[in-house]
Amino acid sequence: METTSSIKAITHESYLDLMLQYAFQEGFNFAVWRKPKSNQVEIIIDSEPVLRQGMPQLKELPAGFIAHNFEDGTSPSYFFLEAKEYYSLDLGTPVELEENHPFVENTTLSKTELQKLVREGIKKASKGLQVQETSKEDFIDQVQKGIDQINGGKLIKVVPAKIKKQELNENLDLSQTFLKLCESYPNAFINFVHSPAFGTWMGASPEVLIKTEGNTFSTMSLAGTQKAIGDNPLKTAAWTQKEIEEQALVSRYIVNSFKKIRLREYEEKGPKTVLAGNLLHLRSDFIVDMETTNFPQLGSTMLELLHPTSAVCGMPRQAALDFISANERFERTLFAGYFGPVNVQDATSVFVNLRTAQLMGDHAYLYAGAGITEDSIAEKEWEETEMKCDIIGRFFTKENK
Ligand SMILES: C=C(O[C@H]1C=CC=C(C(=O)O)[C@@H]1O)C(=O)O
Repeated sequence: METTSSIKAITHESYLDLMLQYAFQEGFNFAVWRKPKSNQVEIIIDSEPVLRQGMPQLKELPAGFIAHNFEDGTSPSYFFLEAKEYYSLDLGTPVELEENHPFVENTTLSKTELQKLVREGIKKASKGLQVQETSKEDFIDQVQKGIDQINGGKLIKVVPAKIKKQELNENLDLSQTFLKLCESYPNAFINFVHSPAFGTWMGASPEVLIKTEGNTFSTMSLAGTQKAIGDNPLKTAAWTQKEIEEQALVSRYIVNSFKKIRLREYEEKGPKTVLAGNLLHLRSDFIVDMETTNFPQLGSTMLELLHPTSAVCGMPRQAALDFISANERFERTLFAGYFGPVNVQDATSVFVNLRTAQLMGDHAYLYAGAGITEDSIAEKEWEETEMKCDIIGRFFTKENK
């Protein structure tokens, strides 16, 4: 006799609620994301520990989600959630859930019960983690030191960062927040990741580190920031020499990486003005045909050469890294690291983890950095990091705007 399971139509929010209930009740790791300009929310759930040793070889990895800290510890390692379970959800059509779907538990929790479960799960995953807000004085002092070192010839560019602590709305609904981020930032990589190994993060990244799809490889240089003002900011924005130079340095860094591996055939488009939330940046795109250039492993090679780019670290890279570890009073962990789906639906999209919040206990910790060049003004750089924090922070406030 044929058995058919009945199908229930539910909202996208209810689907994400069921997923959260499933993952937090079972104590699983998960990554939920929506790629830029896409209508698909994708989900990976993995029940295993996720820390792997060595450098990631993207082509050899199974389908999954990679997450790499800004800096390696004593030896190279990365987090990898294998796609033991993979689901996708089209935001343009209603969801139909079969009765025997893994997310369908015997008892569906009420919103209040779910929020309690999620809060407890997040608290547990951040146990032992200590994160402290950066004071304005500290940040300004760092920027000033950066400018001094640039003037002294030790550095060309450096990207100091800060942490801003913000109380979470006690009724914060993370399914709703994720969907609101998708709606508000169509050009961003919307992400929500959770594991006892790295905690809980939610964000809207504007920056691709590397992307491979079929034989096409691409990367971008993104830098320079100003507030989007007026009716048509993409057309009317004017850039100063400081910002043009700041972005050109990132492009030069990418071109130098191509040179290191003797890759001469690439297409460079831009720079053009792009919108990320209510901020504008300058962006150039670099595209390579991996087949005609005979670089089938270009994704892994460039990951190693590019990270951390001068959009999040500085130039020269080692001197900027040394500056950051000597002057920044916190570990960046996943902030300004890279993360994204690998070999999922035959594509790999790795983003820089920017415009992000680490959720811990009753607070969100917002991370933001600013590119410093010789023409920087410390107070302005502080304001820039405030605007960057607000892109994600305003979704977690008491009012949950
Ligand atoms: C370091 C960040 O942004 C980078 C990406 C775009 C523009 C940037 C800037 O104008 O400084 C940064 O290089 C951040 O958002 O925390």
